[in-house]
Amino acid sequence: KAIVAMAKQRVTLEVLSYHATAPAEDATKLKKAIVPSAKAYRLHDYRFNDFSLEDEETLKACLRMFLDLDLIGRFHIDYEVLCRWLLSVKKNYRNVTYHNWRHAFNVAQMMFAIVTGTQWWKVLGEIEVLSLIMACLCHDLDHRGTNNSFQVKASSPLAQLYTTSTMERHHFDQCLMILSSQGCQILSNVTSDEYTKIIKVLEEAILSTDLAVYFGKRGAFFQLVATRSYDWWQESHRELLRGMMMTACDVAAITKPWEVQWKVADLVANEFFEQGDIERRELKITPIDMMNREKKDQLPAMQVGFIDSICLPVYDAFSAVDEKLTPLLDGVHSNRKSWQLLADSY
Ligand SMILES: CCCOc1ccc(S(=O)(=O)N2CCN(C)CC2)cc1-c1nc(CC)cc(=O)[nH]1
Ligand SMILES: [Zn+2]
Repeated sequence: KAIVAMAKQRVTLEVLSYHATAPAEDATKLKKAIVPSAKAYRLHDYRFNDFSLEDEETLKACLRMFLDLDLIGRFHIDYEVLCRWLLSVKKNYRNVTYHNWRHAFNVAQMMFAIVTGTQWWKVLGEIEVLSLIMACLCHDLDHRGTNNSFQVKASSPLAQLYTTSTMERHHFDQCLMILSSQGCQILSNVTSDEYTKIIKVLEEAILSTDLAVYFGKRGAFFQLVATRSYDWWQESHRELLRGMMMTACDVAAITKPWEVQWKVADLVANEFFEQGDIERRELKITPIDMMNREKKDQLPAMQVGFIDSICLPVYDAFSAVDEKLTPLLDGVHSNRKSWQLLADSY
């Protein structure tokens, strides 16, 4: 009986993973495409935005990041498999207002810009750099546009599967499913030790995008930075740094020029309001202010609160660790002024 059940489960997984992967012909087409330079795509720019890029261009920009970080050569990644992996990752993002492929792509670009701008790729090493870029692209896979507390309130299957960091554990699970799917196994040529390390860093990095995890760990990181007692050759310090880098990249829209920040905040707000509408209509509960479209006028003040409580501390610490990251901190200060002006004008 158990054997039959396991066989059925295996078939289900294979069927699911078949539908999760992109068509082989799409990968064959992408593989033939000419990939512009990082300079042409402005991938090293902290002020980057994806607004002008077509979907195909975002995929070619990802190929450029893998190429320039020398990940394809170092890990013997089959180029067509990488194309199919990227297409499949993109396919497994839903068409939600904010937590879609474009968000994941922007987070990965910021990681690329930080790792190259600070030369931290030398400290982190190739395995951690590969894992961080993969983690950024996969960190919100299959997001439904609703947050962790909604999963519990709606008693969604995911809340029964994962009681803490519910969405983040699902994103990691989706990442593993794609990595083990036909034609998407970009890690098929690494050693078993490398594979184990990559999966460990991937899980830590994706889970660290849960703001609750960030709040739990940031104290220790800020302490290291304030006392200048960090030793990046110590694994526990590296793990802290990697987690903070994921948060810094995940909320990086707050550092962007005002036109970009305003547009992205509008997407975030509308996704939150859509969740609030579902909570009101289907769960018969009044949503929190952040998700209540009737409290829209409080948005600027909430952004100032978001900046002070979540964003400034991490970019403060990062610019203390490496002055090359000061442009990010400056961007947050500038947006804080703009949000404060709007908050005062109501
Ligand atoms: C833009 C619409 C309003 O957006 C917000 C409102 C409030 C807060 S909050 O820091 O007070 N806080 C966060 C933790 N929650 C548990 C309680 C509420 C954050 C945001 C916000 N979040 C993101 C990350 C997705 C991006 C962004 O731009 N803004
Ligand atoms: Zn995210």
